[in-house]
Amino acid sequence: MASAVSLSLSLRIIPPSSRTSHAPVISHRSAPRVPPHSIKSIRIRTNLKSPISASALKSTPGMAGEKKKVEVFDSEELLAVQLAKYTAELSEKFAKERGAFTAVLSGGSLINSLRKLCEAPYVDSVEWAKWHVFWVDERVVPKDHEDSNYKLAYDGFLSKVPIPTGNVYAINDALSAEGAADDYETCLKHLVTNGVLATSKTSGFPKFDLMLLGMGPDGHVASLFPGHPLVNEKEKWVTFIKDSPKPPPERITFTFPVINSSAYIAMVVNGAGKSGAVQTAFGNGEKSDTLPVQLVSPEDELTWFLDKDAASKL
Ligand SMILES: O=C(O)[C@H](O)[C@@H](O)[C@H](O)[C@H](O)COP(=O)(O)O
Repeated sequence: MASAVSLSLSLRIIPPSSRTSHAPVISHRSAPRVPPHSIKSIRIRTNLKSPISASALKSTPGMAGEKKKVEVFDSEELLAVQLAKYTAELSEKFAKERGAFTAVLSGGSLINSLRKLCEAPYVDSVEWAKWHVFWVDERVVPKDHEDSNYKLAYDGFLSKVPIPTGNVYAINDALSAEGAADDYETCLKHLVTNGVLATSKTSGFPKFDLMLLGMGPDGHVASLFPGHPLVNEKEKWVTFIKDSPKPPPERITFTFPVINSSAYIAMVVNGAGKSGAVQTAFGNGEKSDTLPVQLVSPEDELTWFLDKDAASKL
């Protein structure tokens, strides 16, 4: 993996005690002062001539503060390599610690970026039998429909690794949007009762081990869109939308209390079309209303995986 890394830059020295298994020691160049509620570390895995400057990262309103890391890659290929390593290491950690690994997928380009997990060494070394797979959002369409996030994930990832079928929690596509959201929430409650799914001691909401999220060019995550009232949902675990600005219009989605009760979140963003939202997310854009992505704040750690185009405005 790291063979392609030509530069590692840390904005802040991470004390050994706070390093996690998936945060290898990184070399440190000048350590500019950064505000306490800013990014923990940034690694640039790239040949970029102009690495991200400290000033670009000064303010991160509403984000995960000390628990936030940013990795910038010269190519989507390098990003995919590191994302597989990161995911496999968390899978190992949680399989060892709690005998299960609860992984949440989004739709979109994320699935393609998971492709390295289907290759050596991970296809053989990961304890796939311990995986339980969920969707942060799903379109209310049949599971064999082109718009189905289940179909996308099945074709690009799940059909290529030996996760037990019973551990893959797709929506009930025979129900209405409202019914499917209720049904999915009930399913999660059963999994909390039988211990597959942990509970956050802080929030009381389910605590997924890892959420692998994409972001839209408008800064949406899951099916939580800018300016939509669902962004403010505080009680429900899973809700529904019938007027999604991104087609198709009917979807179910996890709410922010559930998203932010997760242990780890990987925010995986590629392409210049998202550079504006990334810039805003890092507090460097024009003043505007808070984007949904700015509200993402998991309990343990948020890691951004950006390709250089997505990071181009930082
Ligand atoms: O069902 C969906 O539409 C997704 O879950 C959605 O939240 C997606 O992750 C982002 O829109 C990013 O999608 P892209 O990576 O394809 O732009």
